[in-house]
Amino acid sequence: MSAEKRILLVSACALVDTDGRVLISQRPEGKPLAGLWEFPGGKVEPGETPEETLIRELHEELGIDTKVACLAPLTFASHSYEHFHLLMPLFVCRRFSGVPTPREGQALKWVKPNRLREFPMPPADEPLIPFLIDLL
Ligand SMILES: Nc1nc2c([nH]c(=O)n2[C@H]2C[C@H](O)[C@@H](COP(=O)(O)OP(=O)(O)OP(=O)(O)O)O2)c(=O)[nH]1
Repeated sequence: MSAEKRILLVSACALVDTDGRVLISQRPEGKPLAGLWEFPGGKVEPGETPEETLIRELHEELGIDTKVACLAPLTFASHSYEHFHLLMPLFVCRRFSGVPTPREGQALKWVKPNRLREFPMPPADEPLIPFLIDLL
């Protein structure tokens, strides 16, 4: 029964550049959902707020730094996968220091929101795209 699935809290971020493009990252081989394009982020660890998770993950995955005041909540994904139910707040971040660089072997792309559908994304992400199109 779906009620027995645990909720997995993952925090994700749409980094936006000065041309209104959003950064997506390709999940590496060997991971679940490999090859799909996603928003940078990761699981919220015990004791972390979703904002703290993003600050940590953006540094670890992309080598950039930001702060809580630069993370604006936009919307969230709520999606049932086979073994868990994903709850994923999506923040928007326009202010960060450093140049996003793949630190975990992942491919990165800056994409206009109205072109995001050209890149296969996890099913949880598809309903998020219209929010980015409206915003940007
Ligand atoms: N970061 C991120 N994760 C997403 C998105 N969409 C989506 O369904 N997910 C899922 C994939 C994973 O099941 C989970 C994120 O977990 P993660 O990236 O921290 O962990 P992972 O599966 O790569 O495994 P690990 O690194 O913890 O070992 O959320 C998205 O846009 N960004």
